[in-house]
Amino acid sequence: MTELLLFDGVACIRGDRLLFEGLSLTLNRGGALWLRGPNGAGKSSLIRLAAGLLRPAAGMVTRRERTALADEATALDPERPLRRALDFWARIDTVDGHAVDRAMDAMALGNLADVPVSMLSTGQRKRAALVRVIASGAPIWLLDEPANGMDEAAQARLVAAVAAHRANGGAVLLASHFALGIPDLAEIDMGTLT
Ligand SMILES: Nc1ncnc2c1ncn2[C@@H]1O[C@H](COP(=O)(O)OP(=O)(O)OP(=O)(O)O)[C@@H](O)[C@H]1O
Repeated sequence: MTELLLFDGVACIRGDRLLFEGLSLTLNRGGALWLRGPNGAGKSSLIRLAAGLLRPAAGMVTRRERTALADEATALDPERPLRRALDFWARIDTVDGHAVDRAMDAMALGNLADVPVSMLSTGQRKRAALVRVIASGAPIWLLDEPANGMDEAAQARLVAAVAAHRANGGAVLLASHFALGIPDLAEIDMGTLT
């Protein structure tokens, strides 16, 4: 199946505010879609709809494969050393330690394996959240401001990881204020929807 994620006529209401309605989109294997727009436009809300964490007020969201979400919450146990915190998720995602090794290499975090998550810097924590996504093996990546706090080298690693994932048949939904230099990127300007 080429289409991994579909929105059909989706409306989103947060609080008592209609953020958007009648939104349809398709994310195919190998595809990447950039959600852009000003603060409060609804980028994170759309990501949460895609993850199944929010219900659409109207319309339908269809996920044909597993999703992995990286948002502002790292979702890694702050008390555990980084590697053990990642291994917790690897068990849930039923992937082996090699997947975690490879993902840690991809984000250059191998040398921080024994450092408690709470002691990681902002950028390191962002990279750790991406390791969790990369290692998960989920075909659909949902990335909400993944590069916030990342230095240039880390951003380049993120772009390379996205390219490798797409080349492997995965797809990426990205909410960001910047295109990050990701090639061949479809986009939705959320600022124009309401
Ligand atoms: N739990 C909530 N309850 C009520 N309103 C909410 C809730 N979460 C977000 N909102 C509102 O929904 C709107 C869209 O928020 P959202 O986080 O999706 O925007 P965004 O485009 O990701 O913004 P930013 O660029 O600042 O991250 C905002 O007006 C926000 O106040």
